[in-house]
Amino acid sequence: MDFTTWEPVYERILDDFGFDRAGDERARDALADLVSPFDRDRLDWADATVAVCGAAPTLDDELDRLDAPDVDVVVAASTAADAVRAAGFDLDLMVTDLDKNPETAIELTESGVPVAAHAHGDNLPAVREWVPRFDADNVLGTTQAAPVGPVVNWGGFTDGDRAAFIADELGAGRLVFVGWDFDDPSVGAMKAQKLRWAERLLRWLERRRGERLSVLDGRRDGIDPLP
Ligand SMILES: Nc1ncnc2c1ncn2[C@@H]1O[C@H](COP(=O)(O)OP(=O)(O)OP(=O)(O)O)[C@@H](O)[C@H]1O
Ligand SMILES: Nc1nc2c(c(=O)[nH]1)N=C(CO)CN2
Repeated sequence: MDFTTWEPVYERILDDFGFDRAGDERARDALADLVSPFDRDRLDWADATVAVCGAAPTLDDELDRLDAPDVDVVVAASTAADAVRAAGFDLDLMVTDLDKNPETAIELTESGVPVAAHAHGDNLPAVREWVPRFDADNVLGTTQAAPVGPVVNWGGFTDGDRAAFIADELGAGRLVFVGWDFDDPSVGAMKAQKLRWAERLLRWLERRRGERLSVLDGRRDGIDPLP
């Protein structure tokens, strides 16, 4: 997805949360100084079935779905990466805004697994603290503001939906979702609001892809559509 398509949606997100665009841009610029261009041809996911792992409490019980023979690529958002690895599955990409398990991201980059590290207005200290500790060859810098230099914006807001947008950008043929619960009663108000946006963004993504994402089955009528 290009920024022109993303920007009107981004503006609605900023408005809904009261986030400051200039803060996102400052964090993006700091990240741009710390990362190098990522060779996207390393992630040749054309026509692949990509499993996008979220960190809902249901994740552990669903991990056996990664054994399905048609799953070609496994992407994990934030702490989902730990559960996937603990269950013995290989990861192809971790997507994170560095707020929970940055040590996992260090280990992954050091072992050659790429990490999409996201900068936004509320994680600038984490960007400065952790990104320099990653193996620079294996970091894809991401922003939700306009892309600059080596930092890309392929769409997405929470780590999990951003993982799906990244897979889409890389040509994934099919997206399957493991460890997602939009109605998780254990989350606080801010996380619930973020999950509503994740759901909305995935609905937008499925319409653009012409795909029915089963994670949205039974929910579509209640989702406020994006353009
Ligand atoms: N019930 C759920 N609780 C938490 N995350 C969920 C849930 N369902 C899906 N997800 C997805 O899993 C991702 C990883 O969640 P986790 O709580 O580990 O990370 P996080 O760093 O707090 O995520 P974010 O910063 O994007 O809010 C979320 O970004 C979200 O997209
Ligand atoms: N400015 C800002 N941007 C974000 C934030 C956040 O808390 N602040 N959280 C995100 C996913 O949790 C993604 N983007």
